[in-house]
Amino acid sequence: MQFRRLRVPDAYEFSPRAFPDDRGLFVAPFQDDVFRAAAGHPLRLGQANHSVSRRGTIRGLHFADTPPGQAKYIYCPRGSLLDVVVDLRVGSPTFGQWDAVVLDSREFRAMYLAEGLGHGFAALEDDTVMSYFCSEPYNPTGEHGITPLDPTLALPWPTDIEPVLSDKDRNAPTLAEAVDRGLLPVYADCVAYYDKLRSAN
Ligand SMILES: Cc1cn([C@H]2C[C@H](O)[C@@H](COP(=O)(O)OP(=O)(O)O[C@H]3O[C@@H](C)C(=O)[C@@H](O)[C@H]3O)O2)c(=O)[nH]c1=O
Repeated sequence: MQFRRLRVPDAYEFSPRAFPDDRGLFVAPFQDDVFRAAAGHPLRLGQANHSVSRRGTIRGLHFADTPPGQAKYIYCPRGSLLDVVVDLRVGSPTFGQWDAVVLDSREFRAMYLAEGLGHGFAALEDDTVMSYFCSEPYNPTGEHGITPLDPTLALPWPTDIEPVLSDKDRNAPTLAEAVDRGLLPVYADCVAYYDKLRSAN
């Protein structure tokens, strides 16, 4: 399995090999040795998540108070989606920068987003499944969002879909409003937390 650093630091893409045969297919979307080589520490597992989305659904952008934040290791076992990571860490040299990767059930690419990064995705097909491992359990009071349609971010959502959003995501603040409200993670806190995770291993 190969890994690649994304344009947003502390986010990675993983490309496992799939083994098709007469019975179907085998693939290992998460592999500990490659993950450690990328992130510099093991993946911690606080919760495993699975969501099903119809075409056009956009979920996000979500992020959690850091530390401890909620890092995510994501893949798509059915359908296809455009996964987007945004640097929401105040003080980051790449603040506001995003990257996007298509995850699907043909190549089984995976993404890792470290704590403090913003995450969202668009389902490109009906019945698209996102499976993801989270470093921490869900903390509803510590999870926040900004609107994925913020024109300042200009995220690369497909133009041929009718966006389907939750009320929560539709009514979420813009990036500028989130800055004003002091909602966003602080880059120095995130980096200190990554260093702590790396030095513990
Ligand atoms: C995420 C989550 C939701 N829920 C509940 C809350 C709510 O009633 C229902 C749906 O929640 P949401 O609308 O927040 O689900 P969703 O919009 O799918 O939220 C997810 O979006 C993507 C982009 C992420 O990055 C995830 O971390 C997560 O925030 O499920 C949990 O009980 N535990 C969880 O871990």
